[in-house]
Amino acid sequence: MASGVHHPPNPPALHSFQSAELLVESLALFVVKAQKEAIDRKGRFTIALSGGSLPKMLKGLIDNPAVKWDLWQVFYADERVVPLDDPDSNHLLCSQELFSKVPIPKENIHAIDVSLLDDLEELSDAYEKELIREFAQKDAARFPVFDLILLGMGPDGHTASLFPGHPLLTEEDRWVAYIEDSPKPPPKRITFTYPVINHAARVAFVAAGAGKADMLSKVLDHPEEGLPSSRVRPVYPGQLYWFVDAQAAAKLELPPTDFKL
Ligand SMILES: O=C(O)[C@H](O)[C@@H](O)[C@H](O)[C@H](O)COP(=O)(O)O
Repeated sequence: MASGVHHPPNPPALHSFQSAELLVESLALFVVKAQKEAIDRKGRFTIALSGGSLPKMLKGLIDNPAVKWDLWQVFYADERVVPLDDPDSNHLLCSQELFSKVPIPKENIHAIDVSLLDDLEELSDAYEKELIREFAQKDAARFPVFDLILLGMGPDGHTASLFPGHPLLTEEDRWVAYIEDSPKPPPKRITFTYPVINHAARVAFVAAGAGKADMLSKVLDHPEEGLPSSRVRPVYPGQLYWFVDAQAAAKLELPPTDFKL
């Protein structure tokens, strides 16, 4: 992939839908298109997921014959440091909402190593090594280039486990970092850093509901405030997308762009 050093980032593509149902349908088409492009090019699809409402929003992928589950390699953009059967686990949530309902091979889903739950540093290093195994040599880059990273936005503008004012916002080297003091429980988490998120080929936020309207307007209309979600700006030629419903978009100044595949 070409270096983005001399090229400004692409402007975000904002796709707003009249209903959450239309958003779900369009998101599935979008993911399938990203999958097809990746598989046509290199025979596999690397994707990272988040928790919150996102896994449910991916239900358009269930019973979808266009999805080549055996060619997916799934990572978590952030994960709570809890056992995989704990109700706080993003892996559990994604399994309940999606993976238990589709024919994806278990070994294609990269969960945290639960033998390391007591040592955050070791745990995040191990997850970073898991990424290196998947990406090193193959994409031959200083940072992994995910085909797609899917994110949510919290009420304080956080994304993944990158929270406002946290020192992790300026991490430049690590691929995976840990935090012990998340303002939102549970306190212990690991998270992709910005260099990983911002080297992806595509990053898509998914945000629905009136509760997102004020924060969405801050994040998109006032990026200069530097909220964690505003700092997601994939380097060229990476592309940032926002998939939102009309309620979430209600207070935006930025006009939406047409959703065309
Ligand atoms: O870190 C967490 O504790 C949450 O998982 C959080 O990051 C969530 O993804 C966002 O708050 C968006 O949540 P919704 O998608 O549910 O609005």
